[in-house]
Order: sequence, then structure tokens, then C-alpha cells
Amino acid sequence: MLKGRVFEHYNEFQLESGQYLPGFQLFYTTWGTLNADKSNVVWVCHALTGNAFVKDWWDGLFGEGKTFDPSKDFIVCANTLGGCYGSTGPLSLNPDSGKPYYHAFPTLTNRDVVRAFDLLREHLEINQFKVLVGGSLGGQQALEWAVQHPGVTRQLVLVASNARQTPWGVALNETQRMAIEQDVTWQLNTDAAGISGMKTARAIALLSYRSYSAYNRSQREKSLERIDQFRAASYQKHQGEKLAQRFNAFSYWHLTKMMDSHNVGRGFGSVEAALQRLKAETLVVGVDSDILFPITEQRFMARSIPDSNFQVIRSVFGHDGFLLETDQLKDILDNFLQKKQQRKTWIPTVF
Ligand SMILES: CC(=O)SCCNC(=O)CCNC(=O)[C@H](O)C(C)(C)COP(=O)(O)OP(=O)(O)OC[C@H]1O[C@@H](n2cnc3c(N)ncnc32)[C@H](O)[C@@H]1OP(=O)(O)O
Ligand SMILES: N[C@@H](CCO)C(=O)O
Repeated sequence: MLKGRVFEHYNEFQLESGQYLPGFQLFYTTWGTLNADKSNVVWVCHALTGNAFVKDWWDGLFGEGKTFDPSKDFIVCANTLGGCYGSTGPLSLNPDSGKPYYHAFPTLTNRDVVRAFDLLREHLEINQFKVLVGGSLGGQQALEWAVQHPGVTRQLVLVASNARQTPWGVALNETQRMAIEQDVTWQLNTDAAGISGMKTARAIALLSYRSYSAYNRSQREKSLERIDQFRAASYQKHQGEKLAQRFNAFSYWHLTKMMDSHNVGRGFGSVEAALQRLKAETLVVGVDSDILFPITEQRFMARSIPDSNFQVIRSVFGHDGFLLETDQLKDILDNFLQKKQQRKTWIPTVF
């Protein structure tokens, strides 16, 4: 049975930025039963707007008879710090002031988040995961965790992710935050501050999550006569509205900042040196049409990680292919986890 729980950390939690959280909570789910020698743990890190309910967004991979099977595996997923699905985030009460943090929420990095996750791991008395898996921001966190604690997992799966945020990624995120800043409500201390700006931010982000071909496929006009009210326009608006129903601009702001500061090489002299620390057998997966995290990024990781394997999902969906192409991803994962595939399968880059 899937269970949701809250882990409370009552002590001051120092952050890379020099700021601190007076304490924090992590909302997490467990699914399945931890076996006697605790060797069946699958820990999942979610993407930017994801949550701890893996079946909400990776249904094709999790469940009875699927790649990660709760009848055999003990599946754990925690909502990221800074998020808005039960873990401490900008709308949480600041114990120092008794009010929500809002604009006073501190800057978080992926390194801070995985330190928090690691405290939860210790609390659960788990020494080592069978598999640590994450996509996009979740892949960044999984990688950061494995760099900081090379023994934390036996196998590591990084999907549509990277080792260091690129200038392109920062520029896309900054443009989205500019949209939030343009919202006149953004400076308010209310839950809904900046929400119109966040709708625009999501619409901008969608352009980097999908592709020219994906829009052609799903939003092409059927009428030759139309001169306004285009399908692609209402799609952009719908996507913004949809996110506004389930997210807030403060978390969006902080999680995009977290992504921007991602750099596993910090403190190790180089990104390559950090990746060389990895001990886990690693699978790196990219999506061939991803313009946000192009497959050159995953190829670089696979080349630098000692025991690594590289596979590509063929898709028109772009970055979001990692969530939408679960049949392909399932095959890739099953082959890797069952050790059937050839080692080091290099696909020539098209970028
Ligand atoms: C409570 C929760 O929802 S938790 C979900 C947690 N979320 C995550 O983990 C984030 C990861 N998930 C995602 O990013 C997304 O859900 C994805 C990528 C998996 C799928 O994206 P979707 O937006 O569902 O797919 P798609 O791009 O096909 O869009 C379909 C939606 O657009 C609507 N749509 C399509 N074309 C148009 C159009 N021309 N005009 C208006 N709306 C349109 C569809 O009606 C549908 O709306 P609905 O989702 O409200 O039913
Ligand atoms: N669709 C993903 C994009 C970021 O990977 C999300 O909303 O989290």
C-alpha cells in the first residue's frame, strides 16, 4: 500500500547560500515493503513541478508487474524542499516569524536538498539503495546525491538531465522569472502573488519542454480560413492555467533558481572530477528531441562516469518525452536493470 508520511527535522539547517532554515519537513511516500536486509529500496527524485506520488507522473514505470514493482521493491519518493506538495517551501510557516516565508524563503541548491533527503534516508535506517532514479531536476538531485555520497546507491538512473546547468538553461529560467517579476502582484506577501506571471512562465517553459514537431502534431489548425484564435494559442493559455491550479509562483521561482545553481563540480575542481567519484552502475538516458537538456549533456555524463551506459529515447515530444514515452523508457530501464544490454552504446549526437 502506498503511504504518505512527513519527516520532521527540528534543528537549524545550514544552506550553501549561508542562509538557513530553522527546521524543515519532507513529505514522502513509501510503496511496498522494506525487505529484511533492506536491499530493495528504489528512491525516486521528481521533476520541477512533480510530487511524491510517482504514479501521478511515471505511471508506466511503477506498479505491479512494471519496472519498479511494489510487490518486490520498496519505493520511496520525497517532495523536494522548496516545493509545494507537503515539504517545506515558501508558503510554509516560518517558525522564526510565525508567518509564511514568501519572499523571505532562503535560496536552496540541489546540494541542500540532497542533504535533507539524506537525513530522511538515515531516519529510515537505509544504508544503500538498490536504484536511485530521477528525471530532469530529479536527475540533477539524484546525481548530486551520488556525487556527495558515492556509496548511496548500487545503481543510478539519470533521465533527461545534466551535471551542470547550461547558460541556455539559465537563460530560459531567467526569462520565466522575468515574467513572474512583471506581475504587479509579485511583491505581495500572499499565496497567489505572481500567479499570472507564473502562467506566462509555464507557457514559455512549455516551448522548451516540447518541440516544433510536437506542436505541429497536436496543435495544427484544421481550418484554412482561421485568422485568429489559434489552437496553439489556447494550448499555451491552458497550460498556464493548469499549473496555476496546482502550484505557486514562489516555489516556481525557487526551484528554477535551484536548477540554475546545479553544478556537481562545485568544490571538486571540475565537473569531470566530480563524476569520476561515482561508484554506482549508472544508466544515462536522453531524449533525442530535447532542446532543454540536449543529449550532448547526457553523452558527456556517460563519458565521464566510470561505470556508465547511455541510451536515447526517440520522440517528437522533446524534453517532456521523459514523462510521455514511458514504453520506451520502460524497455531501456528493464534492459539495464536486468543487465541484458551491451555496455557503452554510443549514439552519435545530432547537435
Ligand atoms: C495534482 C497533479 O496534477 S500532480 C502532477 C504532477 N506533475 C508532474 O509531476 C509534472 C510532470 N507532468 C507534466 O509535466 C505533464 O503532466 C506531462 C508532461 C506528463 C503531460 O502534459 P499534459 O499537459 O497533460 O499533456 P498535453 O501537452 O498533451 O496537454 C494536454 C492538455 O492540454 C489540453 N489541450 C490540448 N490542446 C489544447 C488547445 N488547443 N487548447 C486548450 N487546451 C488544449 C488538453 O485538453 C489537456 O488538458 P487537461 O490536461 O486539462 O485535460
Ligand atoms: N514537465 C516537467 C518539466 C520539467 O522537467 C515538469 O513540469 O516538471
